[in-house]
Amino acid sequence: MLEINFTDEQIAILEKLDNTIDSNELTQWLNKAELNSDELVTLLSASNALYRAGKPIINDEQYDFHISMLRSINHLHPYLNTVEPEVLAESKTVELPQRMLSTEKAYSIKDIEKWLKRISKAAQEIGVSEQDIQIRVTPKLDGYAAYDDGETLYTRGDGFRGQDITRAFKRGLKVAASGGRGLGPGEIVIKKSYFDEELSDIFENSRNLQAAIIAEKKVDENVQKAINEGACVFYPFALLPNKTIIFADVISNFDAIVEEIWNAVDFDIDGVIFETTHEAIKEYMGATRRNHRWQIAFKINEESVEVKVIKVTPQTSRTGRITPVAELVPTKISGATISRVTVHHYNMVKTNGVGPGAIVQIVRSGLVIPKIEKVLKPVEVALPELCPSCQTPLLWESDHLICPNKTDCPAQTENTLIHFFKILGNNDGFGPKVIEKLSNFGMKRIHEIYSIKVHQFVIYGFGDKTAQNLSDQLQASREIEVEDWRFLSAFGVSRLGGGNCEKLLQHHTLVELFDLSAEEMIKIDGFAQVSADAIVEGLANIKEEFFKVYELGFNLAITPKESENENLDSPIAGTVIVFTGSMQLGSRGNMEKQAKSLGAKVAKSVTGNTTYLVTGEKVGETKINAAKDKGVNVLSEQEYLELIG
Ligand SMILES: NC(=O)c1ccc[n+]([C@@H]2O[C@H](COP(=O)([O-])OP(=O)(O)OC[C@H]3O[C@@H](n4cnc5c(N)ncnc54)[C@H](O)[C@@H]3O)[C@@H](O)[C@H]2O)c1
Ligand SMILES: [Zn+2]
Repeated sequence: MLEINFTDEQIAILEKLDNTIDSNELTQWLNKAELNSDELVTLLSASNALYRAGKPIINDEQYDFHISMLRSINHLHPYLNTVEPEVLAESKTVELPQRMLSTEKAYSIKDIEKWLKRISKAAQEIGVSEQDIQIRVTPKLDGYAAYDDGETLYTRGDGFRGQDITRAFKRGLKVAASGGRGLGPGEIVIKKSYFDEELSDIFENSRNLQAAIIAEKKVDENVQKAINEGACVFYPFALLPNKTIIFADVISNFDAIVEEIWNAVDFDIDGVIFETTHEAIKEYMGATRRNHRWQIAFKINEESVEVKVIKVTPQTSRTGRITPVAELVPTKISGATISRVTVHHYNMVKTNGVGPGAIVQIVRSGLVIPKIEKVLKPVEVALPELCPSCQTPLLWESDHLICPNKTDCPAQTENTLIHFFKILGNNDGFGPKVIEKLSNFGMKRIHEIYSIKVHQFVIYGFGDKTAQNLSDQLQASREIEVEDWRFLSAFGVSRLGGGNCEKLLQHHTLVELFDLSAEEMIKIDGFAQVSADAIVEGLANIKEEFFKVYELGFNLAITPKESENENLDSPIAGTVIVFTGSMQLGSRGNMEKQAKSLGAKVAKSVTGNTTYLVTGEKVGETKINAAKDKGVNVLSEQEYLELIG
């Protein structure tokens, strides 16, 4: 059984993608032998979104495996004919000067041999002799793909149209272009040695930093420092160290070539690219919608190492669970040095003997967070008795040790505050550092933060400008609309992530929920006794604080009631709608909101349950036909607007 513990951040990303995607369902699917194409596509889209955000749940091999499953069910499936989007496709796109595609993957030398055969066959067909074919080998950078035509810097987008991110080169960020401007395709990357030394304590991996550079005008000060110091650059593929060899030598020297190129740059890489340089062959072989046929990426799977545990440090999380963190003798794996890894829970520490001196096997593949695969040499362990943050005696709750001091444990109150502002998501500034500072001045509750005045922020050591900004942000967080389910989930009650909050709010108002009994809750589809009991208890625990915050007046968008939806006098009530392409008559986000308020369910990918596919501009024929095949009504934006009147 593949266990995935979704973090709050991952759940928030899933919800942004499609709030009908459920993390429990994803875990089940990953463990099911057979999935239908709808399930596969949902799984793939969700994994892709998490991967692009730097928080992958599965490794590349698993992802590619599910791709191959989808291919075996329906090799014409539209998902296989697109390049997985790198950035959320909300903003405007522009045509790319040149197509930027994904790559075909090879996981074994056999796959490479097959690819070489195809090259050789193509060569034969156009009368090129094998001796004249050369193969160029380069490291496959694992950054963020972009294209620089000298004037504009583009994201890869869907491979045909990308986003203009030229501002990354300009005032503000000022990312340097290695080797100068106008060198074509490349990637935004961060030097590995720099990341390990300067950033690895702050960030899990470099992908989310690269994503921030692409998506935001202003980045974290540590990232800006990396840019200023030239550690974070746009690196064109044309300048990559490479090896160009004759066709016949690829297989005979394979391991040596891969090793040399794999270690040729000080950037994260996730493979080695093989491509023919013969222009006539390239032209003849061409490309699918997804990848060039004359190019292939060789990837290596999971790496594992044996490491000695120095000690296991307890850390108190937001919910009071004590997370065991194993501090390790620093060891290199997949190009990164790891010095700590979290263990699932203290029962695992106890039963598997993870303590000082234990030898564990760690695996890591690509950017997936390293994990303990096996305990090779267990030791006797002494379990912590007191909460490391508040010294309250710990209790067992199933597999976990927990700190029962919900109201005053500094670790719990601090993490709860951080969680609140992060999930609310309509404000900036209340990140871990600021919250830590405020906690040190005794702030424990959300409503207390809201009572801080500008001059008090100054007293707490913030500069005049920051103090004003923090105060403005608090104001903004109440003024900018946020869904009521998101607001509730920001309080961080266990089992009340966004998905469950929305389900509950489809039946009851926010205020009513606090008077709901477990019996009433289990009448709602999706709530079993155990979770209902936990939710009722969790709500009772936050009730007082919740209303103090609620009464501050937030701009909440009310979740439509399911019963209203059914009876709702709207032509789309009860239907399932997918919006795709770039919308011309309004932003996609607004259209989705409107559809929801008219009682429709909005989904991200077309399935057998979809009622309407509403298409903006630039939607491929294949996508439309696939939807029609499933019996989905395909509407243009105009037709849709007429439908809803
Ligand atoms: N683990 C996950 O959950 C997950 C999710 C989505 C995708 N993925 C991985 O990503 C792959 C698809 O992603 P993708 O399409 O972004 O990337 P890709 O692996 O197909 O690679 C294509 C990209 O490689 C880049 N590249 C880097 N170095 C290069 C070089 N030397 N020469 C030419 N191109 C070079 C190009 O920018 C190109 O856009 C999947 O097959 C999977 O392995 C994993
Ligand atoms: Zn505690």
